[in-house]
Amino acid sequence: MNIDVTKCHGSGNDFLIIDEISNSYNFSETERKALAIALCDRSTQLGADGILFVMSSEHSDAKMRVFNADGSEASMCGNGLRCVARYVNELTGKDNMIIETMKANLYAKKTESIYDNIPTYRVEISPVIFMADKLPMYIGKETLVNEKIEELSSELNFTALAVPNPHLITLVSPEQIQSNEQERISEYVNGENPLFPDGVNVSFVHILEDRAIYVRTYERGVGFTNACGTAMSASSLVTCLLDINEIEKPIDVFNNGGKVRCIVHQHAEQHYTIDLIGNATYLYNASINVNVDRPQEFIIKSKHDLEEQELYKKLEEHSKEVVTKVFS
Ligand SMILES: N[C@@H](CCC[C@H](N)C(=O)O)C(=O)O
Repeated sequence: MNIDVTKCHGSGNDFLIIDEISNSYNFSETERKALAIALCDRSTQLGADGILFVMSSEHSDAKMRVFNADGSEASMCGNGLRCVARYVNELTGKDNMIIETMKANLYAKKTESIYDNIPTYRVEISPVIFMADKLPMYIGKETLVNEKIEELSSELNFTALAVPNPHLITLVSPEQIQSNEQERISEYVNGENPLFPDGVNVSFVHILEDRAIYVRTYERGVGFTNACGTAMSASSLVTCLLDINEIEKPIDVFNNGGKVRCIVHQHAEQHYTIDLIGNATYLYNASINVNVDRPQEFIIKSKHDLEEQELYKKLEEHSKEVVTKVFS
């Protein structure tokens, strides 16, 4: 069969969008998983951190399903939701949208550019859950805010939360980011282990200045990515919980692929949502021929590169300058 894909990224976290609204592909669940593993493989001519399936929704403007590069399905993806918001915005002409995700219907909006004229979208990250059993995380505590997990590290303090995909966040020094601690911990919690049976996204966060942080994330089902939208949102919230930043005030979040802006809202005690604001950049459109029983043998029939990455590179360079200063 022929499948059309659009390659896009949010802060260099890249995805293949497959539009199931305009095309009737009718994939089975096994096929979705196999497609994710085959098309996201970086040794092929495509390669990505995940696939975003854009589907019709009974009650929202569209539905997003996210598959990681290893074929696992995630309940949410922040950078991916911005890419889907752009796709749905251009498909329907609506600037304000509701996108159905696995666990919530989320607000998304086309918004003013975060840098130059880069296409920018604001998406809601919600619900935020602190109950350990919901991640799931089994460490003998109901919640974990800035505390040690001795099995992982005798030095670092962690906060665990789901937004609603699971995150483990720790505030660190530049030296700790440059060490191999993040990789060691991430590989442990994302392998066979008794603490996080479903794995967890692990972020190392460094405070740059007032309302500016740097976040690096090892993503469950992928590995290190340039950026993870839900992780940057969860990290911004953690800095507010720890009185480093304030709710309702924009926080610039630098990452290895660029920069986003997060605004944390508090609606009641323990009830938070986060706005994630950042680019949604298209790289190319391609048409591929795939036998869904052997998707790894896919052939690219046509590929049309788009120009907009040139503009995005300015934001990438600006972010690199800031990050290099801190880590050199
Ligand atoms: N890159 C995403 C998160 C994708 C899912 C994650 N790897 C998981 O399994 O929870 C983002 O931008 O949030």
